[in-house]
Amino acid sequence: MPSRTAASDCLIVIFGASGDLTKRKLIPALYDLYHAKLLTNNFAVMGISRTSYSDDQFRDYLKKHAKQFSKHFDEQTWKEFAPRLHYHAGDSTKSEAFPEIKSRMCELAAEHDTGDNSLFYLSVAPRLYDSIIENIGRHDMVTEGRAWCSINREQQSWQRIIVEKPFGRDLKSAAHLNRVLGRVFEDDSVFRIDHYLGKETVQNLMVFRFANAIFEPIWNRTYIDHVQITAAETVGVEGRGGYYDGPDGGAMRDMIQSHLLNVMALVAMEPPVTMRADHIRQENTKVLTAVREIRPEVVSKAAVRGQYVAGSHGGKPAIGFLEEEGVDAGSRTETYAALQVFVDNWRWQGVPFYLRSGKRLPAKTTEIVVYFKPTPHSLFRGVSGMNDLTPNQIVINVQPDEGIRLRFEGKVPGIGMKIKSVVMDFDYAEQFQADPPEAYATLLLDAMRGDQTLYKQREEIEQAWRIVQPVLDAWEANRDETIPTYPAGSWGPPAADIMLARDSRHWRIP
Ligand SMILES: NC(=O)C1=CN([C@@H]2O[C@H](COP(=O)(O)OP(=O)(O)OC[C@H]3O[C@@H](n4cnc5c(N)ncnc54)[C@H](OP(=O)(O)O)[C@@H]3O)[C@@H](O)[C@H]2O)C=CC1
Ligand SMILES: O=C1O[C@H](COP(=O)(O)O)[C@@H](O)[C@H](O)[C@H]1O
Repeated sequence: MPSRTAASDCLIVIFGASGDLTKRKLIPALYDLYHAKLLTNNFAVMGISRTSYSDDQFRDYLKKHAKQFSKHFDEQTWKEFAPRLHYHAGDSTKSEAFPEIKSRMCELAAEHDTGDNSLFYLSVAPRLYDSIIENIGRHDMVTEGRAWCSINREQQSWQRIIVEKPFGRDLKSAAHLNRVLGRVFEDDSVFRIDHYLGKETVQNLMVFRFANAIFEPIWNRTYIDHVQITAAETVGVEGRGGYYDGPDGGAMRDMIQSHLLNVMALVAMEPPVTMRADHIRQENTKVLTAVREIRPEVVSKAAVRGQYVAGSHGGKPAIGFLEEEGVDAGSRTETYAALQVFVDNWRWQGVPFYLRSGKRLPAKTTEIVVYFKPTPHSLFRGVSGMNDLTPNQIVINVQPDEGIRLRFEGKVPGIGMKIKSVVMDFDYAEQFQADPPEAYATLLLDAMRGDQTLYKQREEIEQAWRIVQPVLDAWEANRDETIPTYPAGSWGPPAADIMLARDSRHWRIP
């Protein structure tokens, strides 16, 4: 697990600098790192996109958003931070643009004394990835050790790349992207981001499991009945209708293939040999590789999709997905997906993992719920006033209200025997008197430090696609079928409840 030491000197080159991710996440995260004194003095950002901005216009535009998206914004710190932000207008899919990009990078490297270390960030639509990566390679910008801006320093230089999700749109395109990256970058310079892995409580999962002696002995098929992982959002597609309704969108690709399977891997992994990135990533890959193939004949039982129709949100009417801007009037894109998977290994044989994610659900919450098996024998059955005992649960709240809650049975005070479920509560904010850092700040710092622990390995990504591919294929083959719907503000389509009811289980209402 990375300790949060300062970043190395470097120039961060963001392709897609005028876009949504840059203004809402990347720059506020870099500002937060600067504010926390976790960046060196020798760092700078060069933003690239086609929109025309001067450096000053770019800084003013980003400042507005940093005020909104950073919890630590203050004028004085921004004043010191802003001169490190630069902008270059150009079309990075065109090879002709690169000699200028390269010479501007060298000027900035000299001005801010960053050496030849460069961190490229692909914050553009995935269809642009190939040409940008090829241009970086073609223009000899990855030298791994050799100085390419002729800045003579004692230390070896590095060039790394962060690739945003979605990482491909299926198994074939993910493998293709891995090959394109492999032609230009060594694998230890490729940082495939999944911002869920930068969330504090997701990282705390490993500490919870492997820094405590009491949980690991019961973390297996003997004691655990099933696991539920939910990422519920109240928002709809928020101006991203074009992307979400396009070839890379839909809840199965957008959330389950990436975030939820990665979180599941951390819940199910074996203890790694050490906390080194390669050891942790090996164990994650093993879990995903052990996930049972979802054969075409079981897709209808193991997977559920749905699309929101008009309903309500926060007491106000909310439009349906088909009325959202950028969404095709006859779209079959799923805004909700649920999946049942089994991990075929000794620890987890027969234990279902249920994953679900949806937009326009009643609450914004991400949680992992571990349901334990009932006691082998109930001493209390038949005692007057007693219902069945509720099996124990561990609820890991990833966001918001980060924390861990253990639910167990307790005696209600008073004469006679009455039993009720009670909760033992670890609340992150209360315990540590601190807000967890933003995931992008953690992940950007790790990339600058060269720590890949919280980034995905190529095999993990390809395995995650292998798992969902039969479902995507079946849904694609049945494109003409009407997609089940759910009203905005409800917990998804009835089929999702039926999926669990078939196994005599039900979703936890967060
Ligand atoms: N926004 C989010 O919350 C999240 C986004 N992502 C991923 O991050 C990436 C970026 O997303 P987002 O910021 O939302 O997308 P946007 O559409 O908001 O931004 C895309 C950026 O790409 C630039 N661009 C487009 N064509 C070119 C070109 N030929 N040369 C140079 N720049 C170009 C655009 O600027 P211009 O038109 O000025 O050239 C713009 O800056 C995507 O892969 C997305 O899937 C992942 C998770 C969350
Ligand atoms: O990657 C994505 O994640 C967000 C949800 O992220 P969170 O940190 O707010 O839980 C989701 O809205 C978006 O569609 C998806 O692309």
